[in-house]
Amino acid sequence: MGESNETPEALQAICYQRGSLRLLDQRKLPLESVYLNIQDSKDGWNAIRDMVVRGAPAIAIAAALSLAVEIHSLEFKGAPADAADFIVKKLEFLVSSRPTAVNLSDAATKLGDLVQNTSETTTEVKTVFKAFVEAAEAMLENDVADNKAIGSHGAIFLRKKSEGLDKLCVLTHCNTGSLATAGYGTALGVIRALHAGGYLDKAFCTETRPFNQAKFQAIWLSFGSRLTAYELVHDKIPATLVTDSAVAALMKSGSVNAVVVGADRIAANGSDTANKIGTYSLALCAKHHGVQFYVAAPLTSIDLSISSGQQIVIEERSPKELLNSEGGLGKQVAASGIAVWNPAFDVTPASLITAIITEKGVITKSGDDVFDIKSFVESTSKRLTIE
Ligand SMILES: CSC[C@H]1O[C@H](OP(=O)(O)O)[C@H](O)[C@@H]1O
Repeated sequence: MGESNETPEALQAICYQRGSLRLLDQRKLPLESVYLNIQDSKDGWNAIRDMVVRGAPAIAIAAALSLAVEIHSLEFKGAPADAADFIVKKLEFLVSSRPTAVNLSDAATKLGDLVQNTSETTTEVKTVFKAFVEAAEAMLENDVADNKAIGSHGAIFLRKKSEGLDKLCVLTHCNTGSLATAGYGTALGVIRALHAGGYLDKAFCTETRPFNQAKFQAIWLSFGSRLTAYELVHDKIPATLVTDSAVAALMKSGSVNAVVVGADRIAANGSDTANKIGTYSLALCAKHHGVQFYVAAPLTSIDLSISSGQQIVIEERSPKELLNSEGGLGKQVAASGIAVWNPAFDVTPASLITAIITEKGVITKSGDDVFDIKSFVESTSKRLTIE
């Protein structure tokens, strides 16, 4: 995948038109805005694994579109059923790029079912391929609308829960904005919606160590400081960057009214949510200081196939991300021989979560300390909007 010299609208992680996909290389932000040309699913796999593109929704969309580009001009020899099998195998390959976020495997399952069903109703391979490409494109188109709905539901709910406060100070972790989705963002979408309504005093964003995807400069940067700060400055949203280890002191000072984070996988029991490493400690701090703690995520982040967080595979990334500078690409900065434990995610129980904000409304807890996720998901098809 080569570099592309065109630079479209900033904050656009995914640039797609039928037959062409370019991904913003987020490892080089904020100092450089470079797009990589993605020719096929192998390029897509590499871009996800190397975190050129990251963020649960963006990963799923980028993977699907990388395969859409691959089959756009493919001369496929075989029957429709062979074409469907070809696509399913490519989707399985793409799912292997990163294990924790469920959005990619959820999309792969739905797209695989679609092409297999289509193959049973046509004699034309191109019909199977067309169905896949259109479904992949719909993922890109629908994501922004879903995120704006998350933002709106979240802003309304946080205001209701914060009566007496004209404006809120909201802390977020990692990057859940336009750079983690097709646009606008999930948790950062809630912050955008509060700001747009005049209800945000300021946002706090954590550095979100240790993954420092710096661009070959000596400064140590990470998702929060590099991506979320970049988005907040770009949107002129009042914001303050803090180290992950400053959060407890910040909450103790009374400066934080609420925390809103994203999710990579929400277990069906509604009590376990996987998100970027450090989320669990944020939730513990929030509980101790009586700060509201929200998870904002689309329904595609909910995994009804697992009953608890123990079944969530937590990605462990290279020790070099801690041992070396510049996201592991630079020189050694830690003592040789030291062991490293570098999980990219952790799991937060429902007992520490105030509510889960989705595009279909806000999931609140019943009497006990879990969310009735299954009933909410089953009922959302009937409900237009709730909060
Ligand atoms: C809307 S992004 C959700 C989620 O994905 C991020 O992980 P990564 O940047 O490693 O892909 C982070 O956990 C966000 O909260």
